[in-house]
Amino acid sequence: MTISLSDTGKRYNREWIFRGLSYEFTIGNAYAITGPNGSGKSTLLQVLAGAVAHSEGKISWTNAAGIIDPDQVYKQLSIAGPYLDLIEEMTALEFLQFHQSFKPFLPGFSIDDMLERVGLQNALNKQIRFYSSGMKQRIKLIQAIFSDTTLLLLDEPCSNLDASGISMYQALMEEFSQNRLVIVSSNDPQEYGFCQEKLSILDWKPVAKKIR
Ligand SMILES: Nc1ncnc2c1ncn2[C@@H]1O[C@H](COP(=O)(O)OP(=O)(O)OP(=O)(O)O)[C@@H](O)[C@H]1O
Repeated sequence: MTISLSDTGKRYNREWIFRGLSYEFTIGNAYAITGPNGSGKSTLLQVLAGAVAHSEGKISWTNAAGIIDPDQVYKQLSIAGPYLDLIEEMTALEFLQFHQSFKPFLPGFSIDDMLERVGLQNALNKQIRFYSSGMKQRIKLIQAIFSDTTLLLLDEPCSNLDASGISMYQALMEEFSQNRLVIVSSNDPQEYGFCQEKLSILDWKPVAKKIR
């Protein structure tokens, strides 16, 4: 998978969030998108997911079979972010089984294995609404990381995690970021330390440039 951006820009109303971004994200690499609060990291991540439309320039997704139809990109990716909710009426087991029914997990891993990797093996039959914020974040992470997808997008992956949760995340990334295209939106080196490439969204932010 390669994501190619050519002079790509995104604006909300009169404000350019980023502009003139030409870049290639390629499989086998992990990228960090950094920048201060409100600078547009999440917006760029969602443009890369095909979930938010860009405003100018081009974006394309390519795999070994050729160009991927933008409407089909979602099938190749998994994402964890603060704006993506869990189904809180379900137990963790029900939620992960439901997810698996339309997006399979990596072969060879059961839901028990996945929950064990983040220390939730004893909470699999508890409704997610009774989970703590850190427990919910662990479910979001395993849902994304264990999905059998090429493109893995993580927005603030260690939100609400304690030190042991952060260690678990780092160990998971060590193991499951190989042979994938991983993009992390974050300001925290603990979340993106494993990334080979680091981009600052500020490099593509027009200063005081408004649409006329
Ligand atoms: N749907 C939207 N409509 C209008 N403006 C939006 C929308 N989504 C985001 N914005 C604006 O775009 C800018 C960038 O927001 P974004 O959430 O991408 O930043 P961020 O760098 O991820 O921030 P943080 O580090 O706080 O999570 C902000 O000014 C935000 O208010």
